[in-house]
Amino acid sequence: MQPKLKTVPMRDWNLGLDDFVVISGPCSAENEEQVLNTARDVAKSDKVKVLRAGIWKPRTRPNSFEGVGEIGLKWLKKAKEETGLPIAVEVANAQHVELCLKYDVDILWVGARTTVNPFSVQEIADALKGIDIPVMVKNPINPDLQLWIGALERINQAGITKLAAIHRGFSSFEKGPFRNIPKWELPIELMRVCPEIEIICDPSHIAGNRDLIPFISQKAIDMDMHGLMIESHIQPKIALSDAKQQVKPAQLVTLLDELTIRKPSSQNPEFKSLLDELRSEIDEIDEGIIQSLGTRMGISEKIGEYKRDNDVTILQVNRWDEIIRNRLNLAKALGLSETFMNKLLAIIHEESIRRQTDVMNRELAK
Ligand SMILES: O=C(O)C(=O)C[C@]1(C(=O)O)C=C[C@@H](O)C=C1
Repeated sequence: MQPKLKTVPMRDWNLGLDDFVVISGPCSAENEEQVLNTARDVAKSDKVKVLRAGIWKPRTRPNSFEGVGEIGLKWLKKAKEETGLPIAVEVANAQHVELCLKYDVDILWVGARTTVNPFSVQEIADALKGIDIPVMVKNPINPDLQLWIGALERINQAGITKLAAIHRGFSSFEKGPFRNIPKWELPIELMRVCPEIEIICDPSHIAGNRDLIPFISQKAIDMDMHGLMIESHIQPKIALSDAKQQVKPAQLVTLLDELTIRKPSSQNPEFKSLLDELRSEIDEIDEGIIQSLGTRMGISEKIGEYKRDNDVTILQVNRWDEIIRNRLNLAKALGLSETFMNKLLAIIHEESIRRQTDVMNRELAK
């Protein structure tokens, strides 16, 4: 079922936001001075439009810093009054929503550990009924697009139309350069099935370390995302949570200045006609690829019939190994990446095996 969300773009949230929004501030509010000083410094960049801070922190293990609670909202309110920046806070239950409303929080967000639980999301949605406040929903920690869409739908069905999504990456056992693997294909698919939802990227949580933040931020822009949420702290080294991924406000300013802002299209007629030409070439090539794949699968079925009639196994590992080595050599000569080619060959083989399994089963059913 194609989801249908009724949303208002961020530029119409009456918070002075544009089509591209930068949100910044500490991972956690720790004390009044830290909140105010960070807010003052990030406000110096005219690119930062919203101040964020964690008030309640969901932590993996008990006995670690779990946020300062209600008092942090007082500090944030003060920072808002002083800098004029709207404030954004994560909520995980109905009581959090109630307290945020009491302190005039401007934007709420649902965190990744909450999005995974429909009971919690529904509790938040119920607490929001009849209230006009913008809400952002982070992706669930596991790469489950339906769960992400489901959470957006629950909030939307409570009457919240000032709605956006946040891409913060996905938890994985694999050790790689990222704290949370980006899996860009998920937000891309969200854009495809819910074009009405704007997506902000959270490079801090994807990276897990400040050095990778510029790279991910640029990638998010190139993926046509609508903003960035980047954690900043006046003294990241002594931060009580996520010390490695926070940047100093001054670093944030440089980072933002160095990003190339790109737009989804261009009015340049030369660009447009060249793009049309190249796109029609791609259309033709894709048609050829699909036709060849259709022919290949037909041959695979025929092989399946011979195998069936001669009681031969579907999987022929030696032949498959020979194909991989041979195709990878060709791909390399053509400048195609090994990872791409391995993935492509694997899904072709999988489909070929599925088709031959069907052929075998058809015979069994007779
Ligand atoms: O060569 C075969 O025996 C096939 O069935 C074809 C094919 C393929 O799709 O290329 C499929 C399954 C085998 O594991 C090896 C190769």
